[in-house]
Amino acid sequence: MTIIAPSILASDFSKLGEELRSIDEAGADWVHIDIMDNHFVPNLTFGPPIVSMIRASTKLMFDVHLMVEKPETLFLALKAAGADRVTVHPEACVHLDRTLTQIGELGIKAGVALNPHTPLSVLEYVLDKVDLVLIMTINPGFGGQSFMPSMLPKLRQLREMLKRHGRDDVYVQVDGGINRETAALVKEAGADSLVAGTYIFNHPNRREAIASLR
Ligand SMILES: O=C(CO)[C@H](O)[C@H](O)COP(=O)(O)O
Ligand SMILES: [Fe+2]
Repeated sequence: MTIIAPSILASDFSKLGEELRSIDEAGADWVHIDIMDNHFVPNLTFGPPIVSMIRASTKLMFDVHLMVEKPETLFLALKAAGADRVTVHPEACVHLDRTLTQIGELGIKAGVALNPHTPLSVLEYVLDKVDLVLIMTINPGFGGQSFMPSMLPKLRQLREMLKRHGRDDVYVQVDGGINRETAALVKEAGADSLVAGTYIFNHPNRREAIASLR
């Protein structure tokens, strides 16, 4: 079954706890948490203290998308805050293999997120260390952007690559511009974990929104 991970970037930050309970009740599978540092991406969100504060609001898995430089400086604090997976961008990691090893040694899951221009080949020698690959379907930094259809062939190629490596168990996640229409396209191309912010949080019925993506 397709995993639906609402991105709280599109939620009302003045009542984060309530927003988390709302998506939990609406049938979400994971909570997608975007951490941005205003260096790796031109936007700034929040850090581990806020993640820790909202941890009590839901038992759903915390899927943390780190859009920061030097991501390794945050791993310990994120683990303590209750993160279940940390997904890093290779564009921000000088030593991606070392970085993924550090996440694994903390006993949390590790993901790799690829910007639209980043080729799949960066995954070739690290696939054994990840449980998720995130194909960005926008340039990271902001919610509410338009889905890039040019990422559909990349998703298909990723599926072939995972098969070749005997890693069909790795989640193929997409993030950016996902709604009812684009969800159908990415699922057909091989995605099985869908992040959606604007579509879910702006929908008059969040349960219906999540069901329509699934
Ligand atoms: O990583 C992200 C942005 O960099 C977010 O997860 C993304 O913005 C999701 O929002 P939307 O569904 O509104 O496009
Ligand atoms: Fe994200």
